[in-house]
Amino acid sequence: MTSTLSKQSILIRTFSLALTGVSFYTVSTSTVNSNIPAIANYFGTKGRYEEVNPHLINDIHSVNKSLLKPGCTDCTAIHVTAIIRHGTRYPTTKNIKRMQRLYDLVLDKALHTDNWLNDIKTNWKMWYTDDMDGKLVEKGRDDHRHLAVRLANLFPSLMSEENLRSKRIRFITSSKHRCVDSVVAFQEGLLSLWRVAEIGLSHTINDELMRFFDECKRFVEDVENNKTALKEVYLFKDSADMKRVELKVADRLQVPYSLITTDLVEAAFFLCSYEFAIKSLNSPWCNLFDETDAQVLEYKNDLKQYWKRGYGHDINRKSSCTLFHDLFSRLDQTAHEFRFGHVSEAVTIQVGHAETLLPLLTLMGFFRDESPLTADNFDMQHSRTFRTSLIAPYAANLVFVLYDCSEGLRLQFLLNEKPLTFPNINHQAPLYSTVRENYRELLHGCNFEKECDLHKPNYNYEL
Ligand SMILES: O=P(O)(O)O[C@H]1[C@H](OP(=O)(O)O)[C@@H](OP(=O)(O)O)[C@H](O)[C@@H](O)[C@H]1OP(=O)(O)O
Repeated sequence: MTSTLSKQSILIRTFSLALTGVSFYTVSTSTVNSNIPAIANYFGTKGRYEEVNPHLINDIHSVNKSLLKPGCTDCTAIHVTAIIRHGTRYPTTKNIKRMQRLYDLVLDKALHTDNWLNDIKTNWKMWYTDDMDGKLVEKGRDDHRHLAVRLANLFPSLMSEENLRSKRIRFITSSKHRCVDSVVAFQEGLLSLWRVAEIGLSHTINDELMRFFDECKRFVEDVENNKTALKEVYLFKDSADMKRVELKVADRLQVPYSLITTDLVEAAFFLCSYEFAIKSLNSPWCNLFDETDAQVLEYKNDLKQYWKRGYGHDINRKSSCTLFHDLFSRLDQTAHEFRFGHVSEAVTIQVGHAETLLPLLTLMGFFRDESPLTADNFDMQHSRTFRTSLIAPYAANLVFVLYDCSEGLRLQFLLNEKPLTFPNINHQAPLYSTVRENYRELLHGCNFEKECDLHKPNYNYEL
């Protein structure tokens, strides 16, 4: 069922993001065998974590401690907050239904002249069922188990058995099953590392923090339930670029073009991504796309994320004010306690969604492109920084590390285990006071109640 091509030539793709305020964020992906679809770097929020950290393919526990050097002498990490997306999950019911429609169409209409198409028609079976609806899969549990082990290896003095036993590591999650199951898997990862059978670990469900988007009325009314909010996505679905992909897919399936819709094309792209993410298969569905097609579909997903969770609408980012304040009040608290010799919370693990991480990143000014992502500027957005394939795959994580250094407290930010500089600050781990100064306006404002209340005017905070 998997593609039978032998080892293929090394494909090296390097994405260099010249980001405003971001000094360095590069991902090199080396694909050395045919088990990885050639388009695996374009799956957006349905991407595998290993694609942003390809060294994990050979060693899932490997960490690069040298990346952590805050660039100053005598630094000791005193606190870590990690905000993590749940691990690999099943498709949502909406997309399973689309996949079923596509599969029925292929069985019914496609002429099987190519081997891979024959493979779909005779060997591949539709195994996704509606009840799977976004639930965490075993690979998703592993994503979190392995991430836990890597973070514990990166911060051994903080993520320690002793701190776990003495409840200095706190776990908070969204109420969604895939997030709760992820946090449990994360804890399993820690226990297995220390070979501890039972400590009686717990977690707190907090949707106000981790699913703030549901509770922000202005977001729900102006974006979530407002079709015009995603107008750029709909326009792109009708664009010439998308039509070209539809034509190519119809041609490859040998079905009349009139039977192919954007939703069906997307369903095929999702099938390729889910078979890979869940089962590590380079499925025959992947043959429907070349790299150019995948870039178009990646952009379509990025448009959705940009207008629903990113810079597209101001309320997207502001809906995360509570999470932003929660982070900084914990850092403040740690700074305060540290002065008196005892930090009560060494590590905070918070598990949520792509729609938790992206608004916060946006609020904090990361991945802001000069021009907005729109339906008609795909051609000029090839080197955009807002690229969810790189930012928010399954198990994506934002890690904030507070250090005690000889010059004072410093804060380092890691995205997906790689350092990223804060916008407007040219230092790997600036003084914590500098970071606070950078976010002064947000720290003194960014009031969830005011921003999300439909009857109050909202305010504009720019970095
Ligand atoms: O397109 P689907 O149905 O998969 O969209 C999901 C969201 O997935 P994403 O767009 O981020 O790939 C899902 O986010 P996740 O981080 O929990 O995976 C979100 O919670 C869910 O509600 C779906 O959003 P929808 O667009 O409202 O259907």
